[in-house]
Amino acid sequence: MTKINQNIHRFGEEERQGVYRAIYERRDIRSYFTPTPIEDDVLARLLDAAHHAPSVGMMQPWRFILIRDAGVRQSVYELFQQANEAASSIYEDKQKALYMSLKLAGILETPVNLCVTCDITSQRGRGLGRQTMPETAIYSTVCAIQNLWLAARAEGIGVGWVSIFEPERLGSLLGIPAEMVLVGYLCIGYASQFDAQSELQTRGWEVPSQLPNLIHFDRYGNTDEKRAAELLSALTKTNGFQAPSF
Ligand SMILES: Cc1cc2c(cc1C)N(C[C@H](O)[C@H](O)[C@H](O)COP(=O)(O)O)c1[nH]c(=O)[nH]c(=O)c1N2
Repeated sequence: MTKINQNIHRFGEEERQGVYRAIYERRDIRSYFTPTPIEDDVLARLLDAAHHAPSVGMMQPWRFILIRDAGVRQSVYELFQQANEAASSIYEDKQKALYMSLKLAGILETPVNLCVTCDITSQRGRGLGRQTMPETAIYSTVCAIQNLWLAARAEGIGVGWVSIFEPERLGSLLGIPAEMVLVGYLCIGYASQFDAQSELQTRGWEVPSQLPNLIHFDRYGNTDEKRAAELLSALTKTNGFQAPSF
């Protein structure tokens, strides 16, 4: 019997660690943007990384609106402020004060904003994989965003995803046709710092959940913290990179 070398397609050690490093050290950046312009070749790499995402039936439904114009960004910022004011109204007392003190967008500070939309009307892929789950078009677009986010981290560029908008108002401001889905609004710029943990954790807004509690064995509901912890105990050994504790 021929013995298959299971490591034959594995990346070299440094490359492999680079992939995990991008994953673990990616952050949602809000406070650390610098105004340094992003060179066209770097921006091209980020967009092309997004364009290499998996997509249902090879639909590639992502459409990008690249926004650099200061006037457009100012109008977007005003929509954010209005939505953020409304969002804060569900919180009270200390929680409201904390919410109001959070920095939740870098629309004006970043040299590039990118609105990522999904053309759910596209016939590309001829419906493969989408007949019972049409929402997979949107999932594909999110995969593109994640690709861009990780590539940006490798380039030293921060990305902040802003979803505090009334989508219809943002859509009409940016001329997005009604049949398209607005998926994400990204603020993109070189970052002066990438923290070891999420800013929301540092600011006391939320704590990360523990992976062992999120693994179900064979059927939903069948969690087994001990078994999951055992499985994950090899984590640092196998990826060769010191993962954060969640
Ligand atoms: C779909 C979606 C939408 C948003 C976000 C993310 C995603 C995936 N995040 C960023 C979010 O707060 C952040 O990812 C978590 O706090 C975890 O932090 P790190 O990304 O690990 O730094 C985010 N952050 C923010 O400041 N304002 C926002 O409107 C949003 N919206």
